[in-house]
Amino acid sequence: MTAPDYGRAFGRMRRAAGQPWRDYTRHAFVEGMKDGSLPRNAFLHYLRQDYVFLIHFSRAWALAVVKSETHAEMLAAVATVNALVAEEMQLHIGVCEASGISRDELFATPERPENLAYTRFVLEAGYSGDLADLLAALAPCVMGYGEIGARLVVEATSESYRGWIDTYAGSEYQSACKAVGELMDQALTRRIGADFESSPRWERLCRTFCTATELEVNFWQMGLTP
Ligand SMILES: Cc1ncc(CN)c(N)n1
Repeated sequence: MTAPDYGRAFGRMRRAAGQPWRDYTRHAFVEGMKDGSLPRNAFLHYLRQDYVFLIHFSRAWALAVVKSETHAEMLAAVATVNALVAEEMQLHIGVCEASGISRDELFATPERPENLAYTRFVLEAGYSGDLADLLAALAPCVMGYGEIGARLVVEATSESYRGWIDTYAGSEYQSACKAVGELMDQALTRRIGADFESSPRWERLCRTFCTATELEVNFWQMGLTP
């Protein structure tokens, strides 16, 4: 199955990331959701950590509003903050409530170091850089799950994790991935130039993207060790 098209900058950074991208999108945790072999307690542990992750990740997208230079950039960043807080986190709240974990318990989940390392890396990329640096750190999260969802909705052989798969394969999440891909292309063109892959900044942006990808791999691994 060919991966969805989320724009030029993302496609090039994904290719440059190489094996870590494959390790992320084909991790044992992902394959366990595909065939239903992932233990439920590992999934719930992951989901609780991911709720905490999304709180900090929403803050990083709010920073993208701060780092915007045009109204169009602000609109795209605001839409993503809203999609995270108003839509994606509802999956976590709903699944946890159905499993007897209250909202208060969910919110009070102690943060694992793998989680902390990832979100603070993304925030730091934004604090110390411009919107292009921040988007390079944000993109693996947004588009990686889009790619995983699009594959698993076709390949899953079990119904156990259908709710999770449908959230990321669904049209709302897929549209968000495309919108972020367009934002990346426009933000890089505006700040670096149309030929952004030839600029001296390109290698560093790819390194940021690759580090965020490796932190995604660590996050799945953390999910397997409740
Ligand atoms: C760790 C992680 N990475 C990505 C996503 C998808 N927004 C997420 N919910 N959590």
